[in-house]
Parts: sequence; C-alpha cells; structure tokens
Amino acid sequence: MIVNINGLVKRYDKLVALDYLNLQVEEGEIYGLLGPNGSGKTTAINCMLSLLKYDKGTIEIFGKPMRPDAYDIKRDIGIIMQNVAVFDELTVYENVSYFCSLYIKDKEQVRRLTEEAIAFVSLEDYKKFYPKKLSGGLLRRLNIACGIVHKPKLVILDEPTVAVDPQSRNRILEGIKKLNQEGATIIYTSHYMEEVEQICSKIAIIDKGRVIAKGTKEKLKAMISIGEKISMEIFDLKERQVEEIRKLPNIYTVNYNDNLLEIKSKKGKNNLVTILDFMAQRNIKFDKVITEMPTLNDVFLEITGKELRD
Ligand SMILES: Nc1ncnc2c1ncn2[C@@H]1O[C@H](COP(=O)(O)OP(=O)(O)OP(=O)(O)O)[C@@H](O)[C@H]1O
Repeated sequence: MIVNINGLVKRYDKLVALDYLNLQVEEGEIYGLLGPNGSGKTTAINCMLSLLKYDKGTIEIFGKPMRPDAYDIKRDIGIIMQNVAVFDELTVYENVSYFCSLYIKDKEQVRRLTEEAIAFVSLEDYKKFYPKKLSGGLLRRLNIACGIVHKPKLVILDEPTVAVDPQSRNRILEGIKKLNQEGATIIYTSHYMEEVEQICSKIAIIDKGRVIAKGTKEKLKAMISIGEKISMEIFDLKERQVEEIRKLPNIYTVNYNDNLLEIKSKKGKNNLVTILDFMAQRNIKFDKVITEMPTLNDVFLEITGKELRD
C-alpha cells in the first residue's frame, strides 16, 4: 500500500470539506480522484502531504504515518500542484536543476537528472527561456519537470491539464503513463472524466468530501443501470411516436429536440436493434446514428443526481 487514508475529516469553520474520506492506493497504480470543482480533491491532497491540519482520521504513506516533519517520506513524493510554482527569475534549466538540488547533492547527478526531466516534458528547445516567455501549456510542462526531476516513487498531480492546449495536454497524459511504466505510483486529480478514463487504472469518484464510488472504470460503469446511449438525427418525429419509443422494452429516457432523438437504454442486449426495427416498421427516415457506452459522468449522475460539471 502506497497511500492509506482512513476516516479523514477536514473542516473549514462550519464547512465540511472532507467527510470521513477513505482512500487506498496500491503500488503501481495510476489512481484518479474524479470530482466536480469544490468536491475536496485539493484539500485531500494537502492533508495527504501534511500541508494542512485535519480534524480526524489517519494518513499513512509508504506504510508510515505521515507527519509535517516526515522528510524521509516527502523526498520520495513528487508534487505538481494546480498553481504553477516556479521561479520567474530562473530559466527553465535553472528551475528544474534547482528543484533537483533540493533532494540530490551530487552535481553530476543533478545535471543528468535535470537533462532527463527536461527531455521527458520535451522542453529541450526552451532550456534558456524564462517562465514568463512560455505559453500556459509549456509552463505546466515545466512545473511537471520540477516535480518529477528527483525520480519520486509517488507522483501527485492536481488538475495538471486545466487551461492547457490539446497538444500539451496529450503530452502531459502520455508523460504520466510513461512515469508509471517506469515504476512511479500516480495520484491524479481531475474533473475531466475523459482524461481519468484514458489513463487511470483505478478511480475514486468524490463528491462533497466523500468517496461515493471507487474501482476500475469497468466496475464503476457496471454499478449503474444505464446501458448504451443512442442518438439519431430524425426530421419530423411526431410526439406520438416519441411516446411509443418511451414504451419500448429496456428504455431509460427519451428526448427529442432540434431534430435529434436521444435514447438512454437500460442494460441489456439488442437495444439498438429494437430501435432500428421500430423505425423500419413505421418507415421513419433518419440520418446519423451514434451509439455510446455509458461514461463516468453517467455514473456520477446516477449516484448524485447531478452532472460532474454542474
Ligand atoms: N482555505 C479555505 N478556506 C475555506 N474553505 C475552503 C478553503 N479551501 C477550500 N475550501 C472549500 O472546501 C471545499 C473543497 O475545496 P477543494 O479546493 O478541496 O475542492 P476541489 O475538489 O479541489 O475543487 P477545485 O478543483 O475547484 O480546486 C470547497 O467548498 C471550498 O470552497
């Protein structure tokens, strides 16, 4: 077990930010903390790192109790926080090298690790640039290089792709997978369900400071009763026909707006076939048909009654 959090409670005055949060992260995982803004992800990380005092609960990292002065634990953790934390008066190279030298004394090793970290985030062409000259995406990548340069066993990233262009976002996600393949355990917080689905081996869905569901994405999706979503472009579907579709077997919800018919089916086989048969029998013409499997947003919606991005 790399991280073991039990019954964590954190209050900001009357606001309960963490409400008996439990979290267990095993070695080698990319563990996603998925939750809407304000659900408590950053607070959980700050408590985990002993940057914030908490009211109740226990936190163990690498099998040892985490404390503010647990420097032996902290040196094996790499932190990439939401707000970029680099020195404006140092170049890209100097920044990465500085963060490395906080952990490693041997100058030659610092030089080698600095070069490796810069190459890892593909900033070789920007070594002499000052942070102010970097775009948002490049700045995030510099922030990541500073956090991982000392090759920590546990890397914690708090929403590293917010306000990042698609190219940098992909590089960041690929980089995280590579770090993991090289042996690091990763904790990754995000409110982007697509990213979490793409890279995480396990996911905890957080709402109002509680873990409301956890497991692999397959396990989470298996928990809910929604099957595939079917969308069809149809001109002129009559209200009477929409009602008939609602009464077909295995239908969860039906919406028809702006010539788009959206059907959520319950779990089961042949849902699309049933719909297509219905259209054929009534000679209803349609254009595009798209079917999608449930997403983590559907899981969140079914458990909490609201969208992840409300
Ligand atoms: N220093 C603080 N003082 C008072 N309330 C706070 C403080 N920090 C966070 N909160 C509140 O605690 C709750 C959890 O916030 P937190 O930042 O941990 O959520 P989050 O899931 O990380 O959201 P985001 O992605 O927006 O950062 C929110 O209601 C937030 O307003």
